[in-house]
Amino acid sequence: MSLAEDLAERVREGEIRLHELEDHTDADAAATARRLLVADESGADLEATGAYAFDAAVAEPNVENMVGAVQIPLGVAGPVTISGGALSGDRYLPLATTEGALIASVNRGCGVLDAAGGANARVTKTGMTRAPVFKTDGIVESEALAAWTRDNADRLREAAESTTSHGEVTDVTPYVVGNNVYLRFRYDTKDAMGMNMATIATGEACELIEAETDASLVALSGNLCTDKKPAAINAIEGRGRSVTADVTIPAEIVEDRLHTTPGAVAEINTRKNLVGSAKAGSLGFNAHVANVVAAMFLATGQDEAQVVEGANAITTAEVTDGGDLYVSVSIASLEVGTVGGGTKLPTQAEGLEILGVRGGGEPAGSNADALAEAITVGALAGELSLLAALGSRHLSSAHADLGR
Ligand SMILES: CC(C)(COP(=O)([O-])OP(=O)([O-])OC[C@H]1O[C@@H](n2cnc3c(N)ncnc32)[C@H](O)[C@@H]1OP(=O)([O-])[O-])[C@@H](O)C(=O)NCCC(=O)NCCSC(=O)C[C@@](C)(O)CC(=O)[O-]
Ligand SMILES: NC(=O)C1=CN([C@@H]2O[C@H](COP(=O)(O)OP(=O)(O)OC[C@H]3O[C@@H](n4cnc5c(N)ncnc54)[C@H](OP(=O)(O)O)[C@@H]3O)[C@@H](O)[C@H]2O)C=CC1
Repeated sequence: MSLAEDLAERVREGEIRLHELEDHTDADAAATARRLLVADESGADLEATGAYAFDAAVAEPNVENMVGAVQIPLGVAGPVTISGGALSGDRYLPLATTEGALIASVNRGCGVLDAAGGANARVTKTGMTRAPVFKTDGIVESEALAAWTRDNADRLREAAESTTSHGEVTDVTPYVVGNNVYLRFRYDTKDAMGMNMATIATGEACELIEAETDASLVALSGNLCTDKKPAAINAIEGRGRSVTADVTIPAEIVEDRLHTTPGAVAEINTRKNLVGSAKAGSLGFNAHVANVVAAMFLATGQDEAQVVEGANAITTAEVTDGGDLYVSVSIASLEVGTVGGGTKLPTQAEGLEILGVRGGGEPAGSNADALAEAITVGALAGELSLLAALGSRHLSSAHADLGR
């Protein structure tokens, strides 16, 4: 009997708990034992799941009860020329996806951006948020807590920043609803996406509030943050990075390479992305920004649940006075990091290396800004290509040819 079989047997007999296997062997053998158990009980063949290309120990901070890894095909679009505030030059964009035709589309968009001289990109606002909820005795105490927060901003900042050498509190805004007070802390988290950093720092500030006021903390996250849920506050106020990419494309390039006209792209954008989205009550006034955000998040080790916020994007398109096509994509809440979370995993770190943004930037925060700009330029390429495919009526044929 192999070590893994022996461990699997001990789990079956109740001697060891499934999540304690790493206490008895190394991380790879523990994953093997778990695979044996799951394969046995489900009848699934987990050979492919077990054929992963890194030491399981590397993933210990990222996953519990590990049995293996899911492999998602990785492709590249580009290279595309980016003139950003933090990222300048030609870059291949790494995209992990199972949607055929997506990378072809982004690739076509990148080619068009390049033919137009490249895309501009800028981060216009930065700040990861955490909003604990406090319970008070009523509006008199709620107002007093809001006032205390404003009067003690420096002490709150000092408490929060005592937990991190990188994070900086940039704002604490109180929101009052009856006997509930939500304090929306905003942090500059530099190159980290910052959710752990902001949560730990806010926890420290909450201890000060409870020690000094009558309010009691109900939950460290009161959903006004808002993390991993669709929310207007993120679309309006921003969360993570607010980023815009834009380009002006000469009319002949639109006609030659996208088989449509600037006027048709602008009209589709208005009727589909603006009016259609408004009628649907959507927060996303775009065509498929989530496609590029999700594929680049997977490729670079971002928290995939935050694609929800990454879809808070508005695409604009208009015909210029000279008859050319101006297109922009503004993502309000793109939550990205180049340190921490899944960014250290080997293939994800390579994804960051393709963009030249692995690890901490110099100055701190510049690598995460650069990643945000690259993703937004990818989204711009994708919007352009899909809007054009709708204009030339190529969407269904493209997916019939490439996506099945
Ligand atoms: C498929 C194309 C690009 C063909 O477009 P085309 O212009 O007919 O193709 P082409 O053969 O002339 O090639 C043009 C360029 O496309 C790229 N390209 C072309 N083929 C490939 C390939 N195999 N691999 C990589 N790149 C490819 C490549 O850049 C190429 O330039 P080249 O390098 O040859 O000079 C076009 O029809 C297209 O972009 N269609 C739109 C597809 C799309 O955007 N799908 C996105 C997903 S749809 C979805 O998920 C969301 C949705 C639709 O439900 C949201 C909504 O409601 O709107
Ligand atoms: N806790 C929660 O509620 C939630 C957690 N998550 C998870 O949180 C993780 C991401 O949290 P995050 O805080 O980004 O990452 P980590 O928890 O991995 O922490 C990253 C740390 O890296 C250090 N660091 C080193 N160099 C830099 C640099 N250049 N810029 C910024 N920080 C640097 C900082 O340490 P120091 O602070 O000491 O300076 C920072 O706190 C993901 O795994 C995500 O899935 C997601 C949603 C909610």
